[in-house]
Amino acid sequence: MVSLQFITHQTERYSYLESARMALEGGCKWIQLRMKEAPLEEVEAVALQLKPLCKEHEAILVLDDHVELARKLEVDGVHLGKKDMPIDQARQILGEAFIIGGTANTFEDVVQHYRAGADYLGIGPFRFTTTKKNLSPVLGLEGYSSILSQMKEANIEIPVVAIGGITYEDIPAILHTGVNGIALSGTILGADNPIEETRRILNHA
Ligand SMILES: Cc1ncc(COP(=O)(O)OP(=O)(O)O)c(N)n1
Ligand SMILES: Cc1ncsc1CCOP(=O)(O)O
Ligand SMILES: [Mg+2]
Repeated sequence: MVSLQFITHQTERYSYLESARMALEGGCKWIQLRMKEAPLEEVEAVALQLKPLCKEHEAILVLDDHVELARKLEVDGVHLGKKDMPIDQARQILGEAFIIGGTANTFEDVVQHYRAGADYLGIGPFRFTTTKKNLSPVLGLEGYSSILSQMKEANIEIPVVAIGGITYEDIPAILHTGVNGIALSGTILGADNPIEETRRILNHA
């Protein structure tokens, strides 16, 4: 089964919570609550509803950006990028029991997050996507192959998920570069039936 992290998103059809609920119903075991433009109280309100749902489905819940809220609500972890709290600082606050993910676009980012004690990396974007503003340079398959081979050479072992504009058809080639999993939003939410699409992705050879 493909290791899949679903990134929540609000669309014309679905709320953040509904988006996560569909991914969970489709069998996804790892949800990232990402509510980019929302005030903290709103993130908290959705997280409070999502936490028991994730528990029911035996799924991991990480929050995008919000370290203090993750601690307060005792979710499983956080995902942090360049503009967020540094990973070593988040580790001080959260301790070892929380999962901390970091965003990387270059091998230098990987080294930095690895040294800071990240548990996994979201490396991307694979290609252009409208789900995130101010995208870093697109990596394509070559970008992943290059970063992963540099990691191997440097003996850096840390799980990697690929992210950004990934479609169902891209999955085999992306996994072939050596990444451990994928993070998706638009390809699931844009499908006619997001629950079925999640199932289809998870059962990808
Ligand atoms: C799995 C994963 N990878 C990368 C990101 C991007 O995080 P960040 O760079 O902090 O950008 P925002 O998501 O906060 O806009 C992610 N969220 N998840
Ligand atoms: C959060 C994030 N970080 C890099 S691309 C991206 C969005 C991923 O969503 P999609 O699968 O819709 O491109
Ligand atoms: Mg962030």
